[in-house]
Amino acid sequence: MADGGGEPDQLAGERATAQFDVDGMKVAWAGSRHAVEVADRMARLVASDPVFRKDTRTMLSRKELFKDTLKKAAHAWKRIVELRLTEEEANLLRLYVDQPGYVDLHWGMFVPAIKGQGTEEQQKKWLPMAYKFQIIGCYAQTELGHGSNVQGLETTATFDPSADEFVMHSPTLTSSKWWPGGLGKASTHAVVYARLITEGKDYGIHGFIVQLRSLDDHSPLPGVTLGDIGGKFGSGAYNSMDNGVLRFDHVRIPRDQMLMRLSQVTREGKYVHSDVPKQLLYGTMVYVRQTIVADASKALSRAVCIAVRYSAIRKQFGSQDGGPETQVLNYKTQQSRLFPLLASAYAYRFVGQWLKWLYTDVTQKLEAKDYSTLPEAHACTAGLKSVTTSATADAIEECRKLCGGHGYLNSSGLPELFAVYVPACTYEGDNVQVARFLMKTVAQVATGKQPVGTIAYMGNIQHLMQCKSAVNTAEDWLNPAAIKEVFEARALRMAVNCAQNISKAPSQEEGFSELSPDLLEAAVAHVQLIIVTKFIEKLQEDIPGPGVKEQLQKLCSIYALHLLHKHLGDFLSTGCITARQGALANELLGKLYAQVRPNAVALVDAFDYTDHYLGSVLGRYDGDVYPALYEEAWKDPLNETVVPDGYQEHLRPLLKQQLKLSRL
Ligand SMILES: CCCCCCCCCCCCCCCCCCCCCC(=O)SCCNC(=O)CCNC(=O)[C@H](O)C(C)(C)COP(=O)(O)OP(=O)(O)OC[C@H]1O[C@@H](n2cnc3c(N)ncnc32)[C@H](O)[C@@H]1OP(=O)(O)O
Ligand SMILES: Cc1cc2nc3c(=O)[nH]c(=O)nc-3n(C[C@H](O)[C@H](O)[C@H](O)COP(=O)(O)OP(=O)(O)OC[C@H]3O[C@@H](n4cnc5c(N)ncnc54)[C@H](O)[C@@H]3O)c2cc1C
Repeated sequence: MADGGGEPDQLAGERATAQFDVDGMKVAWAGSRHAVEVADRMARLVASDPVFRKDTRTMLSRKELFKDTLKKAAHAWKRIVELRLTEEEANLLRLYVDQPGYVDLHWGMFVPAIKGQGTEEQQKKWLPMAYKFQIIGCYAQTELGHGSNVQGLETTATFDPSADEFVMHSPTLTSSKWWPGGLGKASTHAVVYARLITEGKDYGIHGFIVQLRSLDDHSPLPGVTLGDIGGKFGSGAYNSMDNGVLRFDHVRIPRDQMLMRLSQVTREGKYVHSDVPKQLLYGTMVYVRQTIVADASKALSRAVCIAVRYSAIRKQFGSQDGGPETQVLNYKTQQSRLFPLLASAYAYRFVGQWLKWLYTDVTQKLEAKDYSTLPEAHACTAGLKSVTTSATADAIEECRKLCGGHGYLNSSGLPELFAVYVPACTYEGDNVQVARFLMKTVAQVATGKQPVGTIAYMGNIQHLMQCKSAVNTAEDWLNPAAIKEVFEARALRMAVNCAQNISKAPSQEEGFSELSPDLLEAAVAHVQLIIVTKFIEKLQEDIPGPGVKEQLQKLCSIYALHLLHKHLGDFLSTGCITARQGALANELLGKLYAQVRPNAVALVDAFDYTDHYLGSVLGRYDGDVYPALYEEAWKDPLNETVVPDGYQEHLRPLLKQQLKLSRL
């Protein structure tokens, strides 16, 4: 999809060497032909609308940026209503607008919290208003003093039976809500997480719908203190979001604004817990974590698209006899740093698609009161969220380095992409909850219970604890079964080692605490196995289009083998492979990079990104990088005047003084 102007396509030669059908790859990437068509339509709609321009975003002040975000959000909503867009289309429109704002928390957390934790009656009351934007909501959980430790939150909701109301209060400075997106300036309402106190007893954290601002003039309601928490990392970037602070001074809300699907407080103040597991309180986080995994592939593929296209354009050094200079993409080092990231973008895309399926499946089961798959869904979403976000943040920075000096310019798009992406590593938790789940599974396997789903491989414990890889030549690593076996063996052996060491500790809790770094590594091994497995399973599907499956097979091998190379210590120390087999994997990687090289530009074209969405002069579809870089520089506010502001006050006196000194 090109919208880069009428320049000759400098990447045409690269595109001509592709050995596969790019349209077929677009379908594999998007998930279906329909998904390609909708994404294409929404991307063009956004790119052609002047309100959605973002090329000067990094030069705006915080206030201007925030106002611009309000404008874009209101305009997006207007277009959604006018064009009667479906939910799928609206989500894509939001993606391509590419500017974080209050709408993300409204749709991504406020609405899902009410859906997941509200009773039918509460949903009927609040959701229609939220769907029409008659109210704007956010998700107010984290406080100044506690983020990861949700049970440590201090805000209180004390039931007053005489008035049939809860009293919301912030008893300490550290109980101030701190970070919620959309809270600072935009939201009229919030789902607030607070300690429920009734009949003098603290029942722990529960969700409450609280109105914060007047629906007439947007001023904070009595007893409510509200504000923005201040500027954040990077120019532009996440500063479009009004992450906020909130304090309550004995603010009263009706009893029926406690979200009561999980537990209720009766008119008399009795606390009643229903048969729904209490962990459903964390359900909104499970939902949003699966969207964050899907977003990882989007951010990573953008960075990779920029770096691949620019590496094909950029030339440095030439042959000794004065022949043409070398495209930096032809350097083996560039390939060995870039192609694993290209492969990771595809890997995260497919695991994200699978995770969406898993989430939908769990949701359907929950509706039928089947809670059996909830722990696995929690472990998968938390684990995949943690692993994919940190790898993606590292990868964006790597892509910036791969673009040399020009990658450091805002106009490359990479600094802002990094700054806007990097909080994804922090929000929604950076801990890998999957470790506890793994330890439980190991214990269950020891009692003969057969695990299912993503941990089914642990049931094959007899084989996996003692197997030796049969790989004998580099090409043997092309066999998915060979790869799967060593990833399974590594993950299982690391988990079993942890379990054995924990059992030697004085108590399980002490063991967990002492071994937490090892547990984290075991969790990462398990999550990487899931990503590798889902990529392999994707390749077992019917994938139409000449050459498409073959390219994906190469990318799958690259993804798995680069992980093997990177974590060779794990594979060797657990005895899953020999040093020679590790060397063979590396040998094959080099061959695979050479095979991917002629397809690299076409593989990033398959992401189907407009120049508007990429927002990068280096990643332009037409490859016409240098005129664009040159032109972009002149747009900087510093270039509005030839002689800079400040010359008269600060430069001229200095220069004149130097002149006087030199005459002495
Ligand atoms: C323009 C118009 C357009 C309209 C169009 C539409 C446009 C639409 C656009 C919208 C697109 C959307 C975009 C979104 C953007 C995202 C932005 C994100 C912003 C970020 C939001 C946030 O940042 S929001 C705060 C997140 N804050 C955390 O993330 C805390 C982490 N902290 C933990 O997560 C703790 O760690 C934790 C587990 C609580 C400890 O819980 P705890 O104290 O109870 O402790 P334990 O660990 O003991 O857990 C006890 C047992 O519960 C088990 N369990 C734990 N959690 C479980 C769970 N979830 N499900 C099941 N089971 C669970 C566990 O496995 C144990 O199980 P067992 O007992 O069997 O072992
Ligand atoms: C941009 C952004 C947007 C956000 N949006 C929202 C929002 O809309 N709503 C909302 O409620 N919150 C929001 N948050 C808050 C976010 O969810 C928290 O920042 C996050 O959960 C981490 O909590 P924390 O900041 O308290 O870090 P801490 O928990 O203090 O973590 C600090 C360090 O300690 C480590 N650590 C903590 N506990 C443990 C442990 N048990 N074992 C080992 N290490 C540990 C962490 O890994 C980390 O390295 C947002 C945050 C950001 C940055």
